[in-house]
Amino acid sequence: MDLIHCCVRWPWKNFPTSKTSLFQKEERLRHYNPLPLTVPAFSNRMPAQCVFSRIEGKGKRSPPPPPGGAPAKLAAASPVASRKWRSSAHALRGAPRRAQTPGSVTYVQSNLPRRPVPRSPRLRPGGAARAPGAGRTARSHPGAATCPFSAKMALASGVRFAPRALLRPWSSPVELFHHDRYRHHEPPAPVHYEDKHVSVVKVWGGTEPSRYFLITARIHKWPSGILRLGGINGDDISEAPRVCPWARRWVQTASAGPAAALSTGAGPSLPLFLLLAEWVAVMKLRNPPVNALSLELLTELVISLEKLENDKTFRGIILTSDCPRVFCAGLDLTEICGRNPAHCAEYWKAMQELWLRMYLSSLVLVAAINGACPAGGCIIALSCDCRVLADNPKYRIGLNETLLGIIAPFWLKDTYVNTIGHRASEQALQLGSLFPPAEALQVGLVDQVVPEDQVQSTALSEMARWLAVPDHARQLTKNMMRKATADRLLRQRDADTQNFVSFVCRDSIQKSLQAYLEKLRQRKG
Ligand SMILES: CCCCCCCC/C=C\CC(=O)SCCNC(=O)CCNC(=O)[C@H](O)C(C)(C)COP(=O)(O)OP(=O)(O)OC[C@H]1O[C@@H](n2cnc3c(N)ncnc32)[C@H](O)[C@@H]1OP(=O)(O)O
Repeated sequence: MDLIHCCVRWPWKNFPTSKTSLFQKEERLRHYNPLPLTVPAFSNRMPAQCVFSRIEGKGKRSPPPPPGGAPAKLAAASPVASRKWRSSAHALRGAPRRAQTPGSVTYVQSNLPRRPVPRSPRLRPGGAARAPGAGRTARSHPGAATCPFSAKMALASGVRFAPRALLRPWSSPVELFHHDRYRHHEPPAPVHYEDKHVSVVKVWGGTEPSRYFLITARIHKWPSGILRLGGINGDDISEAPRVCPWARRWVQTASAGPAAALSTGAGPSLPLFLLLAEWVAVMKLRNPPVNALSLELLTELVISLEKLENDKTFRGIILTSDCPRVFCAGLDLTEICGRNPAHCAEYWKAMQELWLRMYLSSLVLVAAINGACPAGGCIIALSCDCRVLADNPKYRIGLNETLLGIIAPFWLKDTYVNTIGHRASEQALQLGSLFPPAEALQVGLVDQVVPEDQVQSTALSEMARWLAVPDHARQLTKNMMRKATADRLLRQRDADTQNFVSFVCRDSIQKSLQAYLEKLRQRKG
């Protein structure tokens, strides 16, 4: 990299200094982006430099100097410049590349030599002009091929969030404030993958306004009119609820025509809003005949969740079943019947892992329960944030462990109690109750009961409702509500595994599990 001339400089006033406020700033930008009001059109003024700073963890804003320190000449000429050189050079080449810890943020700002600003975009017939880089044409943005700050570089340097990393004043009159989820202005590539038992069959953009993500652009020189505002499909976004009020006003003004926009007096510094889609994965379980949680399925689920969680283009997952009439039959009894202790331990650890991942997931998880949902299946559903159950009396839900002669471990019990309360859990757990839809709704096990053909669409609407809440507030609240329960398992994970293994490997338990499986098989016949 030849980004030698670097300095740590934040042109934003009051740039946040603490890790928390950085995080908040990132989240604000993500949801409402109130920043443009305070951000000057700085790229017209800043020198040709690349500003690069790494901020990792609390109290570590100034990283230690790299070996060798700043050049003596620079140090003598200007202690301030020397200090800046040290920290930025360290960031660029001296700093060991550490794994990003939660909350650690790396900011990169590119402000490379400007190229001539092209003329204003052409007015389209009918008066509406389209900003370069806006909407559908984002991929073919004129700067896309020449942008010196590539997504690859961003990734290589561990960038997580890069406001202004993709400014292209040299090629466009529009500056984009960009979240790294939209690296290079490209809409996120739709994910559509199939593993053996888990398929992410659909990546939902939908038509719900909540899918939109607001990014802002600032127009350097007010062109003859940039009026075409839209999502990646060119949809009208002026009614999107997540557009903050002042942005909506602007959109409305701009939509009324250039004259109206200019008459507001805000002309040259008006922001342009681009809304890109947010994505929801519909994840289907497919382990016929009954989606029993085999070790393989558990492993695939954990991997898929991790994939989606790491892909910042996703904000939610709808979990549903690909098997008719069954959402999930719970533990695969063949994984714990007649197996050795080592296998049972491995299996139980996978079960713990899945529960922990789901229960603490930062994504919104909605269970679209389109079939029977006993025992472990119920736990999967309860680990989601919201449950929509199909209205079919055969689709019962609950923890029926006692009927098999086994006992729900404490974390399953806690999940139950957290959902339906202590007394209801006490009763239902002892009796091994499986609730039909109406009762499940009444007791609070599910949030909605709807006709079978409306389960998916209702799940989507629920998702939209959950996604309308700013992620950081929702995530922190979720964490606050669930952490204690999860921590309890995390503290006792090994003991819990040992307990499970010694319990299920008992002869008496093995016999009753065998008998239960036999009963299931005979029932079929
Ligand atoms: C310290 C103490 C630690 C103790 C730890 C305990 C941990 C507890 C945590 C979770 C517990 C569980 O999850 S145990 C599993 C409980 N599950 C059930 O009770 C569900 C049983 N299945 C059913 O009720 C029905 O199969 C169904 C309602 C889900 C679907 O009915 P349907 O009529 O559509 O299908 P069939 O019954 O004909 O079944 C088809 C086929 O699948 C086999 N099957 C069913 N369930 C399971 C299962 N859980 N594991 C393995 N196999 C299962 C069934 O035997 C049939 O097999 P065949 O085709 O071979 O006959």
